Amino acid sequence: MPASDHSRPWTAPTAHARLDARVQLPGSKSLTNRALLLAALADGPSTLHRPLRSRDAAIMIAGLRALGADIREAPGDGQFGPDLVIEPGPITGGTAIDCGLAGTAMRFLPIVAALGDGPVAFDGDPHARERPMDQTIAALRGLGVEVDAADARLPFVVHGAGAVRGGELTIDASASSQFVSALLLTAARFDEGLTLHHRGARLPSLPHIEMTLAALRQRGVEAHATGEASWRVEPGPIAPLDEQIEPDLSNAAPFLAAVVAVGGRVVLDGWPASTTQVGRLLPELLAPFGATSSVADGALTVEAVGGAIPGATLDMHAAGELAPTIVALGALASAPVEVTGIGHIRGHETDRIRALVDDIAALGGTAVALPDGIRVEPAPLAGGAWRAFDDHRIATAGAVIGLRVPGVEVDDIGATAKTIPEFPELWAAMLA
Ligand SMILES: O=C(O)C1=C[C@@H](OP(=O)(O)O)[C@@H](O)[C@H](O)C1
Ligand SMILES: C=C(OP(=O)(O)O)C(=O)O
Repeated sequence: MPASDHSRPWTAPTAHARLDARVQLPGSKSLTNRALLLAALADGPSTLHRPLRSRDAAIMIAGLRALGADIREAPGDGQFGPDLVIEPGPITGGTAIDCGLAGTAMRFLPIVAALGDGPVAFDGDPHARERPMDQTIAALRGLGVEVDAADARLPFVVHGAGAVRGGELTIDASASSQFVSALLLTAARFDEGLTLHHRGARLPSLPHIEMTLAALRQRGVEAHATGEASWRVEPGPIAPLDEQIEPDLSNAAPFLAAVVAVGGRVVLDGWPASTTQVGRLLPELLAPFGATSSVADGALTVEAVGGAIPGATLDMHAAGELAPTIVALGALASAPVEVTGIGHIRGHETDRIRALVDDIAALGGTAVALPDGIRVEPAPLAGGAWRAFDDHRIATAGAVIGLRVPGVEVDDIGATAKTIPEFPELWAAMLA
């Protein structure tokens, strides 16, 4: 799946009535891409039910196929497309992988490639070449794997030698939890497993690391935290697993934020009784803005009265991928909204802090970049251009603001193809 074309500006629909909608969302990116990778490393075939079908998932599938896995479609329950059956094969080199803009692919797949028996060339979209990759390259070298890299970013070539010994390694995951998850995901296939330590200024997105550990344990791998920033994965087989992928709770963020923006209620089907997804924090993140949430019969209901949106100060270091949505609410709020703990989102699909500051300014608002976050001041907004910068979450942040501000023109709603290609249709259905 190519990057979206940039030829389709999208006028964000304005809400004319309080919401009363039921929403079903496609599968989780983070769960789908972990399940695909672990299935490709397992010792038997796995089936994924309701996997995400999006650009990031397609990139992971293509990458794993290039490394030797057989991945094919099988009839599913029809709601969000076919199931996927993954037959692992020996990891092969002598190939090239296009990571697009998928952080999971560019951080996870090079570690898998190290198990292979030849060179694997990695590259991605132009902006992918700006995303932090230094810890992937340093970790591989620290594990004795040769990497050809002009600097500490894409593109680079991993020269697998057929096996990785593993042992003990220290990295600095301040820029992304994905550096940790990547190593843990493949470590059961290292001869000695891996004891991994993080030493650095901060550790973002800890829930995603916990998701990684849980995904490993579900497949019979001994994997656990040994301290606040240390983990151990024992060497051993990875069991195949038939797994139903949960809906993407991070992509629930704009739909639930819409309730705060407009008032009314949204019922989100498929809310898991327990989950490792960081989107489980949405009820508490939206509460300061006046949203109340309840769970019944496997669905989350979020309700709000609408009207003035209060200000809030939130530390979102654990949930940086939800920050653009919260900042969008901040742009609509009647008092300042400050989100901190998210300096690392400057290295996401785009520099998200800069993108939000610039986009909010283009609508007449005021947002200020902080060293590790962003502060939005109350201001009347007017319609105008909202640039997506190839970033699904910046695109959907524009949609949230457009609910209350007529004439917000998202330049590239196709950016949502990264994790939720159905976004424009699902958004329209919520408002219908
Ligand atoms: O492991 C994962 O699936 C992810 C980890 C997080 O990355 P960062 O720690 O780089 O924020 C998150 O933001 C990203 O969307 C998905
Ligand atoms: C940061 C994100 O993606 P990626 O997996 O590309 O890092 C995201 O989805 O918000």
